[in-house]
Amino acid sequence: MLLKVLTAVFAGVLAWLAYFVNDLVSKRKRLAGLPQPPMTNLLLGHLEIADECRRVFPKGIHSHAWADYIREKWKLPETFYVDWRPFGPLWLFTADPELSNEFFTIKQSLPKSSLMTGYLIQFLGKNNMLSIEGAHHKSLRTMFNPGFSSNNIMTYADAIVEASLRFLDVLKEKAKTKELFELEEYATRLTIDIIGLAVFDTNLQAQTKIHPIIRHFRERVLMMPGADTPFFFQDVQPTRGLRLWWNNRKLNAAVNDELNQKIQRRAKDLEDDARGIIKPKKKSIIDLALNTYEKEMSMGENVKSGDAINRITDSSAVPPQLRQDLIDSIKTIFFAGHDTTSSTLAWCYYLLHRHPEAQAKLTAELDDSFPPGTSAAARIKEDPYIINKLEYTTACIRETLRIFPSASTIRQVYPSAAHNKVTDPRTGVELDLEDAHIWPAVHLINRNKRIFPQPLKFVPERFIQHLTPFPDADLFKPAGKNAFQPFGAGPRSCIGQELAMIESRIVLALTAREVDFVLEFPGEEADPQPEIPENTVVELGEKTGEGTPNVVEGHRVWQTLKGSAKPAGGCPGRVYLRTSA
Ligand code: HEM
Repeated sequence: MLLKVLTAVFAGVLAWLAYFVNDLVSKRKRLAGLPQPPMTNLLLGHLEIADECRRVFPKGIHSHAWADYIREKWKLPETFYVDWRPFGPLWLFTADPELSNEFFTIKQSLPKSSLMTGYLIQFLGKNNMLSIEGAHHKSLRTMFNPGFSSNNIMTYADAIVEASLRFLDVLKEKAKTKELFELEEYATRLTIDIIGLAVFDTNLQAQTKIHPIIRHFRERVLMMPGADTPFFFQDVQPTRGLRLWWNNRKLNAAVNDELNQKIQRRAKDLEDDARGIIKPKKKSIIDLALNTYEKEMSMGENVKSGDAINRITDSSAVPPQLRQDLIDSIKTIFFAGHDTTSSTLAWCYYLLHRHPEAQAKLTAELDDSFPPGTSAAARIKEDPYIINKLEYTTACIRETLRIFPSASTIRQVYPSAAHNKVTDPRTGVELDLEDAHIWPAVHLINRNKRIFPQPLKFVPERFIQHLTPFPDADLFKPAGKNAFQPFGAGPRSCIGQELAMIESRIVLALTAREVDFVLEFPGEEADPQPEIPENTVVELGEKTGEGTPNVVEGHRVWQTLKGSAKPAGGCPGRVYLRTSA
């Protein structure tokens, strides 16, 4: 009897295996002739390539860096497949922003990939703006858009100036003590301060203490599956679910607490308004989101025109669905907004030190707008729009975002979709989207030489048409329209991009002339400046077999994925006062 059962089980397993292998091989055959690196074994797919990338790149590097290596090494066109099934996804990478804009993100905006949404829902909750789709996303976006408008963010310029000055004090203190520290950590505290001001109109004092929201968030990041391990089986932890659940309770409670305090302050403001007490125009993102919500409700079916808008003046009056939307949105805004901007700032200081010629031009521009002996802080408070005139400073930030992008989107065609094929207008090849996770990786697009010649070089002028050394680049042609998209593109583009750019400009305007950040990893020589290679194939190919490499694209500090793409090691170093400061 036992033998019969075992034989039946064995036969079942064999039949399943045969079906599985046959299905996998026929799926791979369907992609035959489409652009992809060579596949020596239909069963293994491109796993050999994953193994090569794992060996040649430093451990923990963000896998978006692999895509450009693969494209260069196998001389692939701008859009290509990499098949890691069954241990990973079938990728469709594209370095072509036009194709992406047409079919994936702007003209047609495909749903987010389950690879992203699975992670984000676990991390931020099911109502998070980054992963929800359809009407729910539209209504959240409508609710939050007013708070993120450029005009509204500008009303926060004085508070951003104050936060930046506190950050400058921190850096000056570090310069005094000559301490070796992680720049990203302090830049993150600054950006949290700024988000707290914009979202709640409150000073979270993140630069001097750890707010509970941030403490729980940090614990949560560490509990999440390591996004730097491309295959699920590399990071299995049986108690993770329970720990995440417990942490979520604490995180939600901390967010809820701030939200309730904000609603009480808002109730007082509404009361003052009603009594005609004039206040400054500043409105927090939550104020404006609630205004939009109340307005929409006042236009509901059962409401007669002329009825007064029903205001939420007590936290107990927040409907449960609205509360959940607000909590998950606040978590999303904190998550999406703090370390993306802080990493960008950290890299910008690092790159400016490595490129004294760029630093000199930036200093000249700042001296011009804020002559030495005058107070840049006072001038920005008086006329915040002055920072929009900082052309070179803006170009430095954009060039930093080009070389070290912090985020990008991944899309997917669901099995129910009517169309799962698109023709690549550049090559005429019909691309099969079924099963594919479509990754218009910003990192890859930003290394497309047609648009960004000499892509590994830091050349801020490339973004200024009258100064660019690459006037023939596609960036300035119709083909390059919307080619630079560090904030994504289309209806799912970054809601916080104005805030990110405005705060980065203000922070640099107030600090870049004062301090010089020099990269230094503990126990290593300070200020490593490896040669910038032509590409990673040249750079890493030469190093294969010499132990773990620790330099990528000529940078000792490379990108690792911890929620977003962050500087490995936290961008450690020391800060020095500039001689003129
Ligand atoms: C340098 C800084 C930043 C970069 C590079 C960046 C990048 C991005 C990118 C690429 C996306 C699209 C993601 C996708 O399609 O899956 C995105 C979405 C988003 N970002 Fe940012 N971001 C930055 C700063 C901010 C800030 C400061 C905030 C808010 C305070 C923010 C909030 C969001 C939100 C809520 C979304 C989701 C929008 C939606 O799906 O409707 N980001 N960001």
